[in-house]
Amino acid sequence: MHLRSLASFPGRISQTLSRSNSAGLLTAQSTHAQNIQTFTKKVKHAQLLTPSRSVNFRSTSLLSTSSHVKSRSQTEKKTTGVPASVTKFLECEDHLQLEYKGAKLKLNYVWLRDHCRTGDSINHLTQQRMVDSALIDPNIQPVNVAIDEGTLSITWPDGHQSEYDLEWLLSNTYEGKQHLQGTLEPLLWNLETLSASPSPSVSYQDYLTDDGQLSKLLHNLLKYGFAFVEEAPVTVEATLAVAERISQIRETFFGRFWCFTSDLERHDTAYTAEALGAHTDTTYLNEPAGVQVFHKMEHVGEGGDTLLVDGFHAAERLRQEDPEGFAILSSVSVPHHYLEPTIHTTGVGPVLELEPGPCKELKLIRYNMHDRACLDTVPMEDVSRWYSALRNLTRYIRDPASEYWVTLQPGRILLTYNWRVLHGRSAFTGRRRVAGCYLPRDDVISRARVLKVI
Ligand SMILES: C[N+](C)(C)CCCC[C@H](N)C(=O)O
Ligand SMILES: O=C(O)CCC(=O)C(=O)O
Ligand SMILES: [Fe+2]
Repeated sequence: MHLRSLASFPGRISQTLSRSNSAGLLTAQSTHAQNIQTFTKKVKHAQLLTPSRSVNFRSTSLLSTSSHVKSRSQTEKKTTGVPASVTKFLECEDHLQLEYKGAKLKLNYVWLRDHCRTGDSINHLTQQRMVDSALIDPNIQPVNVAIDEGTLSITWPDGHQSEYDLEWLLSNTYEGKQHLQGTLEPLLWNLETLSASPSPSVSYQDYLTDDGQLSKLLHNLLKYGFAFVEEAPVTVEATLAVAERISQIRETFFGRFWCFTSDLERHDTAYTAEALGAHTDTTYLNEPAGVQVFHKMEHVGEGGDTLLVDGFHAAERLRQEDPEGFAILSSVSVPHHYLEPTIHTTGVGPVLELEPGPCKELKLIRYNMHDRACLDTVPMEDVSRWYSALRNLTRYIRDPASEYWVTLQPGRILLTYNWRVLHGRSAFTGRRRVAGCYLPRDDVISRARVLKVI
């Protein structure tokens, strides 16, 4: 597919959606004659078939029209048991519509059977699905639906009873998620917003002994995309202890742990005294490292300060100011590589990777000028548009207002969330050694979840 069409992809999605909405509406109106039987089988009301009803149906939500005899009577029956946050529900041909806390949930029947929460559908010890999703009747419909005390109950044709907590439905469905606020909202920062925030630091001893301080560190790491552990012993062991308090280490071909200097021990600019522009690490791995730990062990000389830039802040500026550029960078995969005589890895992915859900939040930024491989994933006609998008993103990344410079004194350990925050360094003179390691993203997030940080 060419970039021109890729670039307009999000636009096309919404166009297609709105087109198919209106087309869907027209279809609903024009093919009512054929649909009448199946449609009304559940809705049980012929008035819906008039075009004006159909429009009403769509624009004001099915759930509030007086035509829904079944749902209305159900709701009325349950007035005492139904919390105010539930309005009504409606059984449609292939799905159930349900309003809960302002969210309009649309629950496909196969999905509902597949997500039954009772003990014979899900193993409550392993939390693993016992239902064989592929064997559910594709035309399954409930024989009874009821809502009581915040629980949706469904009886299926084979007599199986399913139950779903409405709160659970809210946080586990496509439509429900659009209404949810995460417990931890990342603070997308530039230098100004960051200066107004408290320093995201914990102290080494407390961090190692107190789970509250570990939680605070994870909170900082996910809110700001970086965090500090202060007053640590200037040793490899202490640095490892900080890392392993969170999760196991993500070993790469750099080893499990490293302590590097400007000796070109490895074939990488990091192993020189040169300046490094803001970048993310391990773009040449298909799953880039989640967290990077830095501990400057010593520096006798000038320069070598650390640069941090919030990649998501820069990307959101791009989304606002150059939506087409954002669409290109988030849809076109590009390769990165690491090359040494005995190593040749290639990681491929878009510069801006988005979460797959409805909200299109940023998931990860891959940004490394040095490690990008030959751009062979873009046809010539689209190359200049890709570079233009990269230039615009780079302008925001390199905006001095985005740059947070820190001098890492020995004893001050820095953790960066490498999927979001870019790091760099100024050129330096003299002897300088930095120790550190990577952590896997999934395990860091797991730790944060278990500690209820997110
Ligand atoms: C961190 N450590 C010194 C081991 C390696 C640095 C690797 C640098 C590489 N260009 C990248 O961006 O991933
Ligand atoms: O030398 C530094 O401070 C950082 C170098 C770097 O980018 C890295 O180790 O990933
Ligand atoms: Fe790096």
